[in-house]
Amino acid sequence: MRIGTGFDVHAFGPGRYITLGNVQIPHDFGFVAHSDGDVLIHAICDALLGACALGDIGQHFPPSDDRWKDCDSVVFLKHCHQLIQQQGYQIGNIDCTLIAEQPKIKPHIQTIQTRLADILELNPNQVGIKATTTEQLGFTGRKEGMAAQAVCLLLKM
Ligand SMILES: Nc1ccn([C@@H]2O[C@H](COP(=O)(O)O)[C@@H](O)[C@H]2O)c(=O)n1
Ligand SMILES: C[C@@]1(CO)OP(=O)(O)OP(=O)(O)OC[C@H]1O
Repeated sequence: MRIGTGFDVHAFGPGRYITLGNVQIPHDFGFVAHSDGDVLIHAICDALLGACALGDIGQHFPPSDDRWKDCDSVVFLKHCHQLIQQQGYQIGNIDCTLIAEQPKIKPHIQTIQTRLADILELNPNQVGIKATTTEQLGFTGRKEGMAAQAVCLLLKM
């Protein structure tokens, strides 16, 4: 059994939607990022990699590499999933927290849960997605960006 944690932040910038867990959510801003900026998937990738001591997403997909420019973060997630399977592990469960004042995540949680479960070939009840504000404190409170935390438990296959 292995446990991993991941954390990521992206700033808001010009745009009309953000992508979270491969779901496009309408917003007054987009994410500033090299890839599609899917902060939730990036945190999950780091949790999976961390659980197997395989480094972090930036080591596997360097922002200096043009191949990952505007890349769909599902590419990163599938690769990280394959790596942990090659180490002999499967996902027991994932639990995530999105930290932002805006946009409201609750209406999209079920869609995100189902999408991530499909991508990772899990039951939706193995993918916890939660959201919280920081009570208007800090960069998330000032609506400058969003943070995501993820924890995963891996089980030996
Ligand atoms: N961006 C967000 C932040 C929070 N929520 C939901 O609002 C509820 C209350 O949040 P607190 O900051 O008071 O913990 C909570 O149930 C969150 O799910 C949201 O939808 N989007
Ligand atoms: C995902 C990568 C891909 O180049 O870039 P960004 O989209 O900027 O996201 P970040 O969370 O900074 O992770 C680093 C990179 O691996």
